[in-house]
Amino acid sequence: MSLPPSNREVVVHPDEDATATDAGERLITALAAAQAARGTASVVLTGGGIGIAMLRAVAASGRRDSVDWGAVEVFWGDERFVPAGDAERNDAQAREALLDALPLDAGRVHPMPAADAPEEAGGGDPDVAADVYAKTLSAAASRLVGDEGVPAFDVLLAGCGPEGHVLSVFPDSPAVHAGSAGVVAVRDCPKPPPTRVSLTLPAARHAREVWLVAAGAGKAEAIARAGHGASEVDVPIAGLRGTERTLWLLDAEAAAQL
Ligand SMILES: O=C(O)[C@H](O)[C@@H](O)[C@H](O)[C@H](O)COP(=O)(O)O
Repeated sequence: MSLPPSNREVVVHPDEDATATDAGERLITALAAAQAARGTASVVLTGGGIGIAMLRAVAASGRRDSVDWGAVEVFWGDERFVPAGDAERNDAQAREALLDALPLDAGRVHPMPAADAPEEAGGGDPDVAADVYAKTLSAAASRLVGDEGVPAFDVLLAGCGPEGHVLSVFPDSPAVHAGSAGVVAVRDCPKPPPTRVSLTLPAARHAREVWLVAAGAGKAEAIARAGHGASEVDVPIAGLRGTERTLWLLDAEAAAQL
C-alpha cells in the first residue's frame, strides 16, 4: 500500500479542453519560474491525447514567449519504439504540436532512441535503447543537478490509462516492479504500439514537480483507486510523486469518483 503523497494537489476543470489549456499555461509559468530561479528549466514530455493537447495549448498561448526556450531541456518520459518520424512516436507528435515552433537548442532536446537508429545508438533493441537513454539522463544529471543518474527535472508530465498506467508503466508489469530509478524496455504493452521505452516510477519521482493530466470518465476509476491508497503495482498512478509537488490536473469526468 503506498501512502498518498502529502504534497499532492488536485485541480478539477469543467472539461478536457479547459484541462489542457490550464496545463499548458501552468507549464509556461513553471518553466519561467525555474529559469528565474536557476537559469535553466527542464521538462519531461509524455504522449497520449491530452499530453499532446496541452502542448498545443502552449503553442497557442499568448504567454508562450515568457519562457527562454533556448534554455529549456526537453526529455521524454516514455516513447513508442518505432522508426524515427513515425506518427506514432511521442516526440513526432510533440514536434508537430509545439516543439517545431519554438527556438529550442537542439542540443537540449533529448528524444528517446528510435527503432531504426544505428545499433550502437539503441536501434533494433529496446533494452539497448533504454541503456542509451539512461546514459543521456546521467549526463544531464551532472548539468541539471540530480542523483542516481537522473536529473531533478523541473516538471514531469504524465497521462494515465483506464487501468492506471502512467508513462509506459502498466499494472503488475516488469516495469512497475523495477525498483530503481532508470529507463526500461517495455514489451507486449497493452496499449499499442507494443514495444516501448519508459522511465521507471522511481526515476519519475526525481522530478521536482510531477503532474498527472487526465480527462474522461474512462480514467475515473483508476484515479479514484490511486487517490484512495491503491498500491503503485496495482495502479501506477499512485506512484507518481514529485520531490516538491504532485499535481493532478483533471476534468470533472476523470475526477468524478475521487
Ligand atoms: O505513450 C503513451 O501512450 C503515453 O505516454 C501514455 O502513458 C498516455 O499518456 C496515456 O495512455 C494517456 O493517453 P490518452 O490521453 O490518449 O488517454
